[in-house]
Amino acid sequence: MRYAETTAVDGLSLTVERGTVTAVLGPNGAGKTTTLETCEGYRRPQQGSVRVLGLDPRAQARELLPRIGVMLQEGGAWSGARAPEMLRHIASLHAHPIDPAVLEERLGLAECGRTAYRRLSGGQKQRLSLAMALIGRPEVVFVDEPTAGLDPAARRTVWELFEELRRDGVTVVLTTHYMDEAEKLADRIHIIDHGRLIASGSPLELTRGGTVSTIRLVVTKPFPPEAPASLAAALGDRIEVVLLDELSLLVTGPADASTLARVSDWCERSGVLPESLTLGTRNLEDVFLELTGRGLKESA
Ligand SMILES: Nc1ncnc2c1ncn2[C@@H]1O[C@H](COP(=O)(O)OP(=O)(O)OP(=O)(O)O)[C@@H](O)[C@H]1O
Repeated sequence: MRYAETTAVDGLSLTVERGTVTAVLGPNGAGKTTTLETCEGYRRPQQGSVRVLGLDPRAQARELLPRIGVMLQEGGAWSGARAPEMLRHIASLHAHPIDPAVLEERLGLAECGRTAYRRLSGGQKQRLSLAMALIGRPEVVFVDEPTAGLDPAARRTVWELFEELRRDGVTVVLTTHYMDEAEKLADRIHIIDHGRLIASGSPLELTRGGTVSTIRLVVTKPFPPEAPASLAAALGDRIEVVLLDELSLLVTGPADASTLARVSDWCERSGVLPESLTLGTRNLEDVFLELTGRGLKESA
């Protein structure tokens, strides 16, 4: 998929199994939304093909649309409509919708009953959008950053909803910038960057089950450019040093007391003042940063 000079999706090939939750991760501009929009039938692939439930999302849209639910990154409701009106309208377009009152209750939409869509808070819009995607009892739901901007309680509710959908055999494809969300919800994660697939696996496979020990060094002033190479040289062959962002480094390998002492020595010799030096295991965020080479702060 190209937009003028930009190649947004570039030979991406992936399959999602029915009844699973799949998370598509990637830095800003990686091509996640374009990929989802192609699956939803909003965009026609310029090359390659896409099938959803065995159907072509554009040529067979009439058959496919009643069977999928879509939550866009933004928009999707009339600006003057109130949440209950919007939800009832979408329900009326489906053959066997969920009772709108049930979703209103679950997603806390009753509180915005009298407010026009354009005046809803960001989190209320998100919750309405999700309710609209689910109301038709879809077999597959595509949700683009479903919990962006939600408060912690609303986020938890959305997670519970996705877990219920999976139990009911619904296929969920979501994008997110929250690594804990992907780790908790997804059966399978696909990491994409520059429109290409760079890693796939279950959260356990990608993090190797949390068995890779690490030392995380966080500083208050940006590292000098030579810091990763200099620290790697000080620690020897079996240890890998990755710059996660300008203020944090991840040391992977036998992260024991001796390595910790050598990192600390290196800090002293290099005039680096650690804000924290923590032993742990490699999590999904570390894997993401290592693979994409871009800090989450930049990406989120
Ligand atoms: N309608 C458009 N016209 C021109 N360029 C576009 C358009 N939509 C997306 N792009 C470009 O295509 C690339 C992929 O964008 P896309 O929205 O698919 O990324 P994303 O991974 O969803 O990003 P984000 O995490 O920021 O939502 C980006 O470089 C973006 O600027």
